Amino acid sequence: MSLVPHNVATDEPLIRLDGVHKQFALPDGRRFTAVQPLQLAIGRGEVFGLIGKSGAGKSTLLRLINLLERPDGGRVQVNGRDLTRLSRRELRETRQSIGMIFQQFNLLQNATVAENVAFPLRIHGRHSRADIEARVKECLALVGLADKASAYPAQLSGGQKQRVAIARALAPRPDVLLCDEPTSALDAETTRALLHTLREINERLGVTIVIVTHELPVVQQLCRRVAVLEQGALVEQFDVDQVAAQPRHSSLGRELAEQIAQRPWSPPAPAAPAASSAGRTTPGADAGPSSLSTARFAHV
Ligand SMILES: Nc1ncnc2c1ncn2[C@@H]1O[C@H](COP(=O)(O)OP(=O)(O)OP(=O)(O)O)[C@@H](O)[C@H]1O
Repeated sequence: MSLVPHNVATDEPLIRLDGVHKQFALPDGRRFTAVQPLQLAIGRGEVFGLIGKSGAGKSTLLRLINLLERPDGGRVQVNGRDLTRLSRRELRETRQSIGMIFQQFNLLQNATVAENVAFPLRIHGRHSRADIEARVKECLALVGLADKASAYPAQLSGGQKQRVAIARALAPRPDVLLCDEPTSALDAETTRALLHTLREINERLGVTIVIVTHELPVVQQLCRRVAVLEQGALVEQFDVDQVAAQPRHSSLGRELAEQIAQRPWSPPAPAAPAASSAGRTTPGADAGPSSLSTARFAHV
């Protein structure tokens, strides 16, 4: 499903935040600024990373994009529509085009894998049973879990659970996938395989990815562009392959440039033959340099 209105030029950013800001109330009655007024534009088909120290406001900023957090002011535009002006029904409709995955997967524990993936289609209520079945199958195949449709989340590994979450997020055919530290709970090998899958989803389906991360491999393997947040402010943005091209004014930007210089990453070898049912679910995903780890930024 695409919600691109006909009057929106395709070179318009898919996501545009204008003067968006957010405070939270503290228990003592004071207010805490989690996100300071900022501008952000993310193009169609981009893989965009949000990085910053703990508490910098990354998750809050991500959640402002689909209005899981409502901004105190400013505009949140996705596909040319200002989400802050939509009715509840319109917002529900528009959210079909914005998928989201979380660090802790957030699966329905008492539902099978297939039921989890079908869930966003069922609650939307506009899909026939046959359509739902076909989409569940398609999405599970996409993440390499075609043979796990009848399993329950408790029977899956962490990486497989996150794949189910990805399949569920993709079921409504979103234009954007918001990812809140999707690999933080996973080991290095599983992280690498999952990043490979996310990259394929971006390249094959053209889904725009916005990802909050603390991990260098996520930035190196996946992101084309990153924004650095400090105390709720967006302090700089750059293309990852240009990180060392000019002096960085954030400590994280400098650290990223150093780390990338020390650990250059090259893409994995071409896809190996098909996956087994045991959880190595993405063809070729385990190929690649053994030096890759889930290294975190030192100052985060
Ligand atoms: N619902 C809330 N109520 C009060 N304060 C909040 C709320 N949500 C977030 N905060 C505060 O806002 C700040 C930014 O939080 P956020 O989770 O966006 O940071 P983050 O950069 O994602 O951090 P981390 O990397 O540790 O997850 C933090 O100081 C956090 O404690």
